[in-house]
Amino acid sequence: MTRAAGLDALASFLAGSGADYAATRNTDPGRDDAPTTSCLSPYLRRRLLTEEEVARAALSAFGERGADKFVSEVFWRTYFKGHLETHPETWARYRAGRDAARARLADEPGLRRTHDRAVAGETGLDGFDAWAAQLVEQGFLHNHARMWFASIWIFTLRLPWELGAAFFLRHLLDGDPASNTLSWRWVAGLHTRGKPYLARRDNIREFTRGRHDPAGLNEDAASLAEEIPPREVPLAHADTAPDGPVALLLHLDDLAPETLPLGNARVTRVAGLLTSDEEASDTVRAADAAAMADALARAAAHFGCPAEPMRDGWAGGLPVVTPWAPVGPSADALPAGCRRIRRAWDERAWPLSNRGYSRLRGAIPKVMAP
Ligand SMILES: Cc1cc2nc3c(=O)[nH]c(=O)nc-3n(C[C@H](O)[C@H](O)[C@H](O)COP(=O)(O)OP(=O)(O)OC[C@H]3O[C@@H](n4cnc5c(N)ncnc54)[C@H](O)[C@@H]3O)c2cc1C
Repeated sequence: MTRAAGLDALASFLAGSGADYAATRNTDPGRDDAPTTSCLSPYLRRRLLTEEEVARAALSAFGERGADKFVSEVFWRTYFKGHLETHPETWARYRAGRDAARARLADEPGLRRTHDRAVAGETGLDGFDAWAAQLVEQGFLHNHARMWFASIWIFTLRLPWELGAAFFLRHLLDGDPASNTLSWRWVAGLHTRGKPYLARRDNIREFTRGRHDPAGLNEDAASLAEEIPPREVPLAHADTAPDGPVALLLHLDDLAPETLPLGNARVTRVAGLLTSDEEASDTVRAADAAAMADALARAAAHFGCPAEPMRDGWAGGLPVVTPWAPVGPSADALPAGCRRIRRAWDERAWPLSNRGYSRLRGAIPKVMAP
């Protein structure tokens, strides 16, 4: 998990499936066939690649019309980030709901059996079991498979959505508090209230090229509901980097130190704060550690200064600057007193992400303006 590997993946996508992205992206080719999508999400999740650079690369490869769908999908990631920043309660509620659902598992043997079969891929539901296995083995699922899986989990197996979101977060190499939590809520009909996503047998058959044809799906379920949606809060203000020497603290939400808006700050030392999700699998932790090691090596070369894992006293009394850490484990672990700087991309897009996606979608040219 390095920036170089991410750039290779981007180059393959631009030279290959990228040209047909709009037409083929909904097809899940399965684990053994060539992907129909970019598979860049593990790099974007850690900002080994930035949203801005992949969107601009697609624009220059395919032009405005040819890149439109891909750029719009990249902006879904930006949107979910901004939405969680303006509705942080969603993350707290998810975690409380997950813990409450786990308590139910202990008390309700039927629910526990269904849950255990679901995560072991032993439900007997065609497709679902293969996706559960693929998730655990590869740490990745195609977007459509994620939608089908989540929908079947919620509406056919009638399992608490928070447990499914936790299962994803444990194993996905791109596991992300915003995209994961809000996508599960979207499938459940909680994000776009009253509009659930229902997995349909014929749709699965078509977009898996006939590999899966599951019988017995609940295709007529009602949305989940909550009395009060998570509260909106104003987007917190970012800091600017001070002029002169600073210490730069990197974390897993932004590992592209070369392009941070540092103004006239001069980075003289760098440290890495490695905080994986508390429930992440060993595979995800290893990817996190490799990504951090790569970023520290690049930062040392770029700034010409030492770059090491964070330890006590590393900053030597200098002001500590850090890329903005959105809601999640890095933000929770940041030491007090850091100056948190935000990229122009987020600064422009997040204030437009507090409601539905269409507002941000319409503002994409503005966000991308040089
Ligand atoms: C239930 C569920 C859970 C999900 N959990 C996560 C998660 O934890 N982390 C995560 O990064 N994505 C998540 N997604 C979104 C999406 O499935 C993945 O981003 C996408 O499949 C990654 O594959 P790709 O890089 O080939 O995407 P591409 O289709 O090539 O898209 C390019 C990039 O755009 C962004 N993107 C594309 N589709 C979406 C989308 N629907 N929502 C948000 N961003 C998108 C991703 O950063 C992606 O890498 C989830 C979707 C669902 C339905």
